[in-house]
Amino acid sequence: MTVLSVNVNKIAVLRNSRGGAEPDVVRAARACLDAGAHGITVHPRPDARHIRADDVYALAELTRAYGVEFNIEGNPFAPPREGYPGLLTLCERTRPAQATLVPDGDDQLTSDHGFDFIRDAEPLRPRIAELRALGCRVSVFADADRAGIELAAALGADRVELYTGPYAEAYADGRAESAVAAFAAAARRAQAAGLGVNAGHDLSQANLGAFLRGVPNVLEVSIGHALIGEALYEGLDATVRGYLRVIAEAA
Ligand SMILES: CC(=O)[C@@H](O)[C@H](O)COP(=O)(O)O
Ligand SMILES: NCC(=O)COP(=O)(O)O
Repeated sequence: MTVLSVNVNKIAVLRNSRGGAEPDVVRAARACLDAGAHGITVHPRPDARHIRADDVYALAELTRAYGVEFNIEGNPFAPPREGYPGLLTLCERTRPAQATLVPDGDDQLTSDHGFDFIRDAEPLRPRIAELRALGCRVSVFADADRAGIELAAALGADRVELYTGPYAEAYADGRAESAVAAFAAAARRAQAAGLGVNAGHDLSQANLGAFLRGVPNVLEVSIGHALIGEALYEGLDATVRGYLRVIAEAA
């Protein structure tokens, strides 16, 4: 069954908009875990616009106490700066179960593409090895429509995370069927190379079921933006349970 990791970035966005400590990221994460979420994801950005290093440390403790997966996402090439020690240092300090490498830049509003495993191979290889030596499973963000997804295996990655932004757009435009077919083909190519397959970005209660029914053996979905938005209406507990129902019904 697919694992649900809740991305709590958006709770930090709300908190940071006024300074102070509310809403409390750790309390929100605890509510998600109490509702049955299997893990917590964060994607701290170098500009600290939402999740900050101290949130990462606190959530590492929480997930350890619950015995669930902690997934830290980020660009392994972004240099440290004031308030952001860098992805590898965060992973060294907190030893998350999974590190997800994403090629995001400072100028990006959000993640909007995966790695080019042909161009990025040589710089990625040592970063992946370092993270694996820390005991992290390593997943790398990947576009379904780009050639070479299977090369991530030769770089030492354990998994790919399929960037599902284009799927979410296709679903909204009534083109879900052809989009799912393309993602399913990419997943099969990755799996044939020995990679596990995760998925994330703009997944929602509306579009998740069709994705999971069409794409084989998705091990994990990380969901934040839509989930936190839906929770404004329904509450975190009911919303997380809603996602878990969608996942169970698609299995
Ligand atoms: C890799 C990915 O798709 C998510 O981490 C997404 O980028 C969320 O990050 P933001 O909350 O900063 O948009
Ligand atoms: N890896 C994807 C993620 O963590 C959440 O993305 P989104 O649901 O906030 O778009």
